[in-house]
Amino acid sequence: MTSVFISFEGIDGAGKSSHIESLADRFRAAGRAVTVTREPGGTPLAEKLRAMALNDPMDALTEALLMFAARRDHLVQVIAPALARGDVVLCDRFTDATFAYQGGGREFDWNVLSQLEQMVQRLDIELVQPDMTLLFVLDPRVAAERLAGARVPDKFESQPVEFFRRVAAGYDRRAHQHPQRFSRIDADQPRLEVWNEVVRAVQARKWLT
Ligand SMILES: Nc1ncnc2c1ncn2[C@@H]1O[C@H](COP(=O)(O)OP(=O)(O)OP(=O)(O)O)[C@@H](O)[C@H]1O
Ligand SMILES: Cc1cn([C@H]2C[C@H](O)[C@@H](COP(=O)(O)O)O2)c(=O)[nH]c1=O
Repeated sequence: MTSVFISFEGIDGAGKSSHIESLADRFRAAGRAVTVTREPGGTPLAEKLRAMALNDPMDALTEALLMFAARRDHLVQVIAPALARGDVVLCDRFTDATFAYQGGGREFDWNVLSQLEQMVQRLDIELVQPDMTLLFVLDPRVAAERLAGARVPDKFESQPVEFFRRVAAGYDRRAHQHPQRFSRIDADQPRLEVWNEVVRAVQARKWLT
């Protein structure tokens, strides 16, 4: 079977996580082997790097380097082997999050991030990228309301709405740079309608009927 690599992106609280397991179940019901994973994280080493990046104060370059170090380990240990097996890989965030959060939110140099992307995601001669990125779009104020009281906020979730406006602008910039890869999901709808949009986006690529 041909592998499929789908990433899920959006500002914190946009509602993407609720749909990843449901999509995994749809693919499994269609007979596909599915690897569900997340970034930063997905391997023991990358989960340790996640704990530092999400909790410890640090400058933007340090943060970006931790994200890319975690990504390299995750790519080599989990994503590349799963794609080689022909799995469907569903990943809760990938490199677009680095451009959005460190590039947009932290206003770190976009060109340096592009250089790191080229270095970290190259395996043999191929640059590994998702086949499709589902971008959950929600106003940062609504996302903050949804998150309020839902869980103890980490370093990113504690940022002000202005930070998330820059993150959203970072995602928009990435989506303009990769229009074929991105599918925008209107996350400001009841959960079932968001889910229906997710399924339609995947069906449009002919990966599900
Ligand atoms: N369509 C929806 N309408 C209202 N509330 C929602 C909707 N989808 C999710 N939520 C709620 O919003 C909160 C955030 O959802 P969720 O954790 O799925 O977001 P997320 O995008 O994965 O966030 P993060 O990236 O920070 O983990 C949760 O409390 C969830 O129950
Ligand atoms: C991959 C990646 C993630 N982040 C941020 C985005 C979120 O605030 C957290 C991850 O938490 P989630 O509940 O699992 O979504 O990390 C980032 O800043 N840069 C990245 O590359």
